[in-house]
Amino acid sequence: MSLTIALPKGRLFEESVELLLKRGIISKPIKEGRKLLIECHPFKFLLVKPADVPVYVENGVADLGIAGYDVLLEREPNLYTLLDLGIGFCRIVVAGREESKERYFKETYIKVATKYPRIAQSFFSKMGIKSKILYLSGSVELAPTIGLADYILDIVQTGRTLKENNLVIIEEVAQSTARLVCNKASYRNKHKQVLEFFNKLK
Ligand SMILES: Nc1ncnc2c1ncn2[C@@H]1O[C@H](COP(=O)(O)OP(=O)(O)OP(=O)(O)O)[C@@H](O)[C@H]1O
Ligand SMILES: O=P(O)(O)OC[C@H]1O[C@H](OP(=O)(O)OP(=O)(O)O)[C@H](O)[C@@H]1O
Repeated sequence: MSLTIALPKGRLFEESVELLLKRGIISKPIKEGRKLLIECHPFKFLLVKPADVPVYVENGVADLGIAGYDVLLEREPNLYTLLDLGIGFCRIVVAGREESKERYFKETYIKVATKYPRIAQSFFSKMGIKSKILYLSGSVELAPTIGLADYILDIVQTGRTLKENNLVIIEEVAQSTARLVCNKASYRNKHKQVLEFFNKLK
């Protein structure tokens, strides 16, 4: 029985392929192009949007997948997380303009722009802060500058995007790395293959 694996296109793709090569799971590189289903015996790789990896795995069209912890926190999919792969490190933070930094800790109601509405909702409700969450699918750092929101909740890696938009980190929400995730039925039905894959990657 072969395994189908959902790989995130974009930022995590190269690091994921490098890891698979380094651990001897594949013997030649997979290229990110327009071909979205790549057969590489005994594996089939699906090249998908990073945020969609859990959808493929949860629904069983992929047995395994590589997904950022940020995506797993946001989607809370019904699957197993088998391994922290230690790649794709970034931080999920609340950021804002320097002059809002002090005010933030006294706020009782804030407007927050984010690509992660569920993480934001749950974070601010735990902090006891009432929030209006504005969902954006990108360029989130623009929001405080133009007055769409007071703060943002987003990912920071190098800090360059924040800096170039005159924003500073106010608070860290979580740290994120990529994880190996597994469909629950595949974990039972293809246990031997899944375990073999897991042992090579670990
Ligand atoms: N600087 C970073 N910005 C965003 N994600 C990062 C960064 N560094 C690591 N990551 C990780 O890489 C994953 C994929 O990021 P990527 O930017 O490729 O996808 P995306 O934000 O869904 O982009 P798009 O919507 O353009 O496909 C994230 O979910 C996160 O886990
Ligand atoms: O700290 P940095 O290294 O600057 O990286 C952080 C930026 O990268 C991501 O955006 P992405 O490049 O995915 O673009 P987007 O705004 O279209 O989501 C993230 O949402 C930040 O905007």
